[in-house]
Amino acid sequence: MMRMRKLAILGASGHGKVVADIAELNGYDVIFFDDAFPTKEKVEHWQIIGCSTDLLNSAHDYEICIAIGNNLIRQQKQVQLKQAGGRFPVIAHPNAAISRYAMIAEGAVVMAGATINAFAQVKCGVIVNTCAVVEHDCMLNEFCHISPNATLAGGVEVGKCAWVGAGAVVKQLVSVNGYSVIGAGSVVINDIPERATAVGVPAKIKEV
Ligand SMILES: CC(=O)SCCNC(=O)CCNC(=O)[C@H](O)C(C)(C)COP(=O)(O)OP(=O)(O)OC[C@H]1O[C@@H](n2cnc3c(N)ncnc32)[C@H](O)[C@@H]1OP(=O)(O)O
Repeated sequence: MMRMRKLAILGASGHGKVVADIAELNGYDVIFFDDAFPTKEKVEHWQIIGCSTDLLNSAHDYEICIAIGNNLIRQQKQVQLKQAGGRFPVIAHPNAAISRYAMIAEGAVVMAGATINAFAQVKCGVIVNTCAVVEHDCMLNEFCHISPNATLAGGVEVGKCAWVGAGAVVKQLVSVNGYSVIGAGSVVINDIPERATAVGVPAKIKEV
């Protein structure tokens, strides 16, 4: 009998549950780690078997996915666990449409219905959430998050740890720079500087 691969998911959140579902569809046996352990020992029917320190001490034993929505924390945990010997597969829903010419790096997750078109590059730890569209030649830098139903037109660049909100649209060739946030439903037609929050149609920088 073929042995199932074990995926350790760090973060027993809603996002973690979606990752678990997709991992199982890809043939993984799933277990969770969360810092609420031992107070919390289960998420739905899945077992939580330790906290992030426990995972750090057993990083060699599993393939790992960091299911933490906060981009900075996801980055910090992935870097730590990688130094401890962790391996981070790409977790992609079977119903995501990923071009054979797209590049997807370790630790990235791609949810159901997402499209990643030819020559897009998705760097490590990126989340391409449900039904997001990442058009040709986009560049998604490390640990950014493209929320459900967001649309990035051709050649868009999203900076490290940036967050594009649900249903937002980014015009072709525009850059959303590192650590910035695009509000849900916004339409971005000009470059957004680092660490800015932009909301509305068209998106304007907002002090929040
Ligand atoms: C599977 C998943 O669930 S993935 C998660 C998907 N979630 C999202 O996409 C959410 C994205 N987040 C947002 O859109 C948030 O509203 C943010 C980050 C832009 C701002 O959040 P906060 O910092 O809490 O700001 P807050 O709610 O206080 O609003 C500040 C101002 O911005 C406005 N604003 C906030 N979000 C938006 C938006 N998306 N579009 C237009 N205006 C907005 C508010 O009306 C308010 O305006 P005012 O100062 O004139 O009253």
